[in-house]
Amino acid sequence: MNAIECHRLTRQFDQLVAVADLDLSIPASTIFGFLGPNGAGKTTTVRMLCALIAPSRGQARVAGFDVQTRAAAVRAVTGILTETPGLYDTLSAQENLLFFARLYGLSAAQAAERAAYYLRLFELWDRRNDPVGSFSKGMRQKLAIARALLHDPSVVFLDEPTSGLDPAAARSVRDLIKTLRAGGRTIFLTTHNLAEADELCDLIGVFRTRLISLDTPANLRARLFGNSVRVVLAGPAEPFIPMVRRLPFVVDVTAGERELLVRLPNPDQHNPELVRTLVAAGADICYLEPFTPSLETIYLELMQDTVTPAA
Ligand SMILES: Nc1ncnc2c1ncn2[C@@H]1O[C@H](COP(=O)(O)OP(=O)(O)OP(=O)(O)O)[C@@H](O)[C@H]1O
Repeated sequence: MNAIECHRLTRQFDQLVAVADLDLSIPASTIFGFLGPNGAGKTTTVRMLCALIAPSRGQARVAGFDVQTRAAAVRAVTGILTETPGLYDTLSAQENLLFFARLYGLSAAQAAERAAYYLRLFELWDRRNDPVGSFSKGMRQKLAIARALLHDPSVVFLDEPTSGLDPAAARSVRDLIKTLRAGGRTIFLTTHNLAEADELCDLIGVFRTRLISLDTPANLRARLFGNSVRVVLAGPAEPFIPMVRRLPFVVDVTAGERELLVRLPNPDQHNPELVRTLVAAGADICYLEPFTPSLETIYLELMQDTVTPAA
């Protein structure tokens, strides 16, 4: 069973279509990265999947439960970290967790046990009696994630979980996300941090009102860039474009100031001739390397051809 399954999921706010015909299948124990520009409809999607707002059309099932007909069950199996987690500043860390655990319907004993478990896991145990108002941003974020996990949800929605955290705190949150997956949970990660998505995600959805692409990071790279090599030259690269383009095996070539990015089907077979051709034409080659585009490069490439949908 897929942890998340959507079919033509759509949400409209008056005339504005925020999410259009979203089809999505996310297996359990997956970290899914949901990428898209501001206003793309990511939060609206998450709110529908957590049964917080109703779809205008289409269906979605989370952990097997329909978000419209089984909204209470969906809320019981989902945990959500929003951009503005409402923690109570005047309550201590432990009091906050105990309060929310009781809201989730846990018994007093269960609440105490879970709160203690997460306070220890997030290294907040020593500060458990301090008011949350005195916490740093990283400590608050960890507490907010703990709050989202108290009722042991199988699907966890995290909106920008490491935003504003220092590198060490961000690392511990990323490690925690991997631990959650190892424990069989499905993580739906909304982020603008593409390096983070690249590191964590098994599956990436690029979204702007509609789903533009859904694939593993490796497949996205291969699909958009295939086998590419980067040739770094001592001087300007532009003059060499025409002759490289004429080589029969070259699929595509682009130039930076001092580098050529050449897409070809088989680098092992074709690189020697590429190098011979460039040297014969007078190019001073500093080095040549396989080109592995960053997720940021891929994302920008995918976004390039999409236009902002009309309101
Ligand atoms: N309750 C609402 N009423 C009217 N319009 C809304 C409502 N919620 C969201 N929208 C609109 O829907 C569109 C998508 O918003 P949404 O918050 O889902 O985007 P997002 O991808 O989460 O953006 P960001 O990355 O900036 O958080 C926006 O144009 C927004 O103004």
